[in-house]
Amino acid sequence: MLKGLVGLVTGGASGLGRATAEQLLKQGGSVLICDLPTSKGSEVAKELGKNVAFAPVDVTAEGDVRSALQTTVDKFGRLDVVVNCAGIATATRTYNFKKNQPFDLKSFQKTIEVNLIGTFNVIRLAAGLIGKNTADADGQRGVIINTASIAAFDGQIGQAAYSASKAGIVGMTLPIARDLSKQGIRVVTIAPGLFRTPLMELLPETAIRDLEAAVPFPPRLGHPHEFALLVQSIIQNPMINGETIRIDGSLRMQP
Ligand SMILES: CC(=O)CC(=O)SCCNC(=O)CCNC(=O)[C@H](O)C(C)(C)COP(=O)(O)OP(=O)(O)OC[C@H]1O[C@@H](n2cnc3c(N)ncnc32)[C@H](O)[C@@H]1OP(=O)(O)O
Ligand SMILES: NC(=O)C1=CN([C@@H]2O[C@H](COP(=O)(O)OP(=O)(O)OC[C@H]3O[C@@H](n4cnc5c(N)ncnc54)[C@H](O)[C@@H]3O)[C@@H](O)[C@H]2O)C=CC1
Repeated sequence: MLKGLVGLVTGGASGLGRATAEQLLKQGGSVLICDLPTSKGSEVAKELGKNVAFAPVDVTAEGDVRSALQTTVDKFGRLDVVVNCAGIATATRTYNFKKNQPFDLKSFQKTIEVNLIGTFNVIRLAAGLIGKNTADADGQRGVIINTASIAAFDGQIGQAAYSASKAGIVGMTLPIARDLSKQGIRVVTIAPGLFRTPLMELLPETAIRDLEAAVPFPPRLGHPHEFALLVQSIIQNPMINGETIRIDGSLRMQP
C-alpha cells in the first residue's frame, strides 16, 4: 500500500505515465500529472478523481517544472515520488543514401532535449523538494524513477537519437543516486521493452507484429499496467537504488 504518498508523474496524460498515475491512486496515493498543455492531462485528471491534479508542463522548461512543484506543495503538502515518463520517439537513419540526406541535427537535438535533459531538469529541481521531507525510520526521504528504454542497449536502425537519449538516462542513474544518497533519496531507472501505448502506435502495425513475435515470453506487447506494477515495487523496496531494470519479456531487439 502506498497510502498517503504524493507522486508527480511526467508524461502522465498518456500511456505508461497514465497507468502509473492510476496505480499510485489505486494504492491510496495522490498524484500531480505533469504533461504538455496540448495533452489530455486536464481531462485525464478529471476522470481519475479527487486525489489527482494536472499541471501543464514542458519538462525542458525550468519555470514550468518549478511551478508544478509549487502546485504539488499547494495541493498535497509535499512530494515523495517522481516518475519521469515524458518522452518522444524518433526514427531516422544517420545518413539516408537514397535521398543523400544526413540526419537533421535539430531533430537529434530535440530528442536529447526532451528525453535526457528534460528528465534531468525534473530530477534536479524535484530533489530539492523531496529532500525537505522528514526521513523515515530507514533514513529515506523519497524516490525518483526514470524511464529509459531497451533501445538504450539494443537500438535498431534509425534509433541513433532515441537510443542516445535513453542511454544518457541509464548513464546518469548511478551518479545521481550517489549524489542524492546522503539525503536518503533513491534513483532508479526502468528500461521498458515494447508496451502498447500511443507512442508505439506510430509504428506500422506490421512492424509492431514483427517486434511482438520477437519477444521470447510473453510474446506480446506489455500492458502499461505491468510497467506501473514495477514502479510500485521499486517504491516499496528500499534496497533498489542506482540501477536500471529491464522489463521486456527477455526481448533483445534485432538491427
Ligand atoms: C519505443 C521504445 O522505446 C521501444 C522501441 O525502441 S521499439 C523499436 C522501435 N524501432 C524503431 O522505431 C525502428 C526505427 N527504424 C525505422 O523505422 C526504419 O528503419 C527507418 C524509417 C529509420 C528507415 O527506413 P528506410 O530507410 O525506409 O529503410 P527501408 O528501406 O525500410 O529498409 C532498408 C533495409 O533495412 C532493413 N530495415 C530497416 N529498418 C529495419 C528495422 N527496424 N529492423 C530490421 N530491418 C530494418 C529493411 O529490412 C531493409 O532491408 P533490405 O535492404 O535487405 O530489404
Ligand atoms: N511504449 C513503449 O513501448 C516504450 C516507451 N518508452 C518510454 O516510456 C515513456 C512513456 O512513453 P509512452 O507512454 O509509451 O508514450 P506516450 O506518447 O503515450 O506518452 C508520452 C507522454 O509524454 C508527453 N510529453 C512529450 N514531450 C513532453 C514534454 N516536453 N514535456 C512534458 N510531457 C511531454 C506526451 O504529451 C505524452 O503524454 C517515454 O519516455 C518512452 O520513450 C520506453 C520503452 C518502450
